[in-house]
Amino acid sequence: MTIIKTEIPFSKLEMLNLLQAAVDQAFNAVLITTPGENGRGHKIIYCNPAFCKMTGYSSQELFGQSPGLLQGPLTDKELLKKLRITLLEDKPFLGSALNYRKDGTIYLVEWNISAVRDATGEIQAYVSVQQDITARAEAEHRQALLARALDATEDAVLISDDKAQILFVNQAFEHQTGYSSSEVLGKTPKFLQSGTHTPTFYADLHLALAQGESYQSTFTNKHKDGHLYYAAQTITPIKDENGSIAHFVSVSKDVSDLVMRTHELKKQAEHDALTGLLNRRVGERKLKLCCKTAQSKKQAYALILIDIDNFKKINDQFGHDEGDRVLRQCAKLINSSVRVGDIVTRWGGEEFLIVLPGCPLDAARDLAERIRKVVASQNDPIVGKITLSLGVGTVRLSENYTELLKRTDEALYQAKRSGRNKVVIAEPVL
Ligand SMILES: Nc1nc2c(ncn2[C@@H]2O[C@H](COP(=O)(O)OP(=O)(O)OP(=O)(O)O)[C@@H](O)[C@H]2O)c(=O)[nH]1
Repeated sequence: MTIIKTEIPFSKLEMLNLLQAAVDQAFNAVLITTPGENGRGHKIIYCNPAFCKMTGYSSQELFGQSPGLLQGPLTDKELLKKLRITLLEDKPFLGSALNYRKDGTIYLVEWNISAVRDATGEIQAYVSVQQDITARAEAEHRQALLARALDATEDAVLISDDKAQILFVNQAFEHQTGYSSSEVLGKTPKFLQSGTHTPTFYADLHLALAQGESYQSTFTNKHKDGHLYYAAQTITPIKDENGSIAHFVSVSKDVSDLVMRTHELKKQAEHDALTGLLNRRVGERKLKLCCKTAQSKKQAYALILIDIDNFKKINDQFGHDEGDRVLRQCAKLINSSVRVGDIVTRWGGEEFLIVLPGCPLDAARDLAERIRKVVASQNDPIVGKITLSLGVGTVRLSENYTELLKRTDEALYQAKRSGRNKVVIAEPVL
């Protein structure tokens, strides 16, 4: 059974000694002064070693002196007045002020001053527990400055812990994403995901960060109002003193305008302005690529070369604008007849090329026939019946795409020569 001792195990003298030792060894600086008169004339009667360490004075130098010894031009006079009034009002005082060490250097000190009374209630002394808070104040000032600087920057800044839980976002982040700081703190940035990135994108991101490297990419993010935007983003892991990743900092810039413009320019550079189909330059590139892939995988591919019949007559009879409309109409019908993965190009004036990766001859011929029929079946309200001539070619073993193109063009020529509105297969097929 445990016996709890309720008696104080020390005599009064022992207790006094213990208190003296406690104050002498206290971490905080302790100063005791005489009560003074009308809040003035206090004299130092005790200071502990922590106080001497803080001020640079020895206790002998301080005994009998006024605490004003530690004050100087930068000490807030108003605060000293407030201190005197507070003590005269019989209240404890808590405040901080700039004080001067023996060597003249300045420090910021926090005071906790209260009266010590005897049994009759008369003030015997004042005890001041003090702490040098210079470093803390500087750190707080630095932190506040950094927060202001981060808020002043135009880039969105997000700081998270190692679990990606958000600890800080700046004003630019709020502006960019539409979310306020209070809505996102403690969450992970998942709410920004647009669902447009592949799992590989995230795998690369996580791998780079886990290896302690920065990851830089253009993210497609989702704004709070639901619209998608592009953010050029750099995520950097921040390590602690032990070398472990403790935080992530993400800095991003909304580059939607730039990305849209680039997309638009790319589209313009790759597509024919009249029909919206790929232009010949891109068509050739894709044909080359298809040929290369087919050769390496030993796969078939086919070409259909299409030419509108008697197009010059349409232009001559109905005007160039009507000719343009017919071109657009044919392009639309051709484009809507092909499968996903087939490549339709405006190959020339009134000529179109379809590249059919992995397509055998029968299927290519059937498609050409379908296209011929669908165009021929239209009776245009202005120009009447429009027909197409089509050449179909399928690649021979180890044949280059230029040779196949030449044979397909000859087939098209045959279709024209044999009366138009026809599909002709390129010969010979081995
Ligand atoms: N409206 C319009 N006409 C174009 C465009 N590009 C080429 N052409 C015209 O298309 C016509 C093609 O004429 P030809 O090569 O003689 O061929 P065709 O009249 O279709 O005769 P066949 O091919 O033998 O059936 C030319 O008059 C070109 O000026 C275009 O973008 N818009």
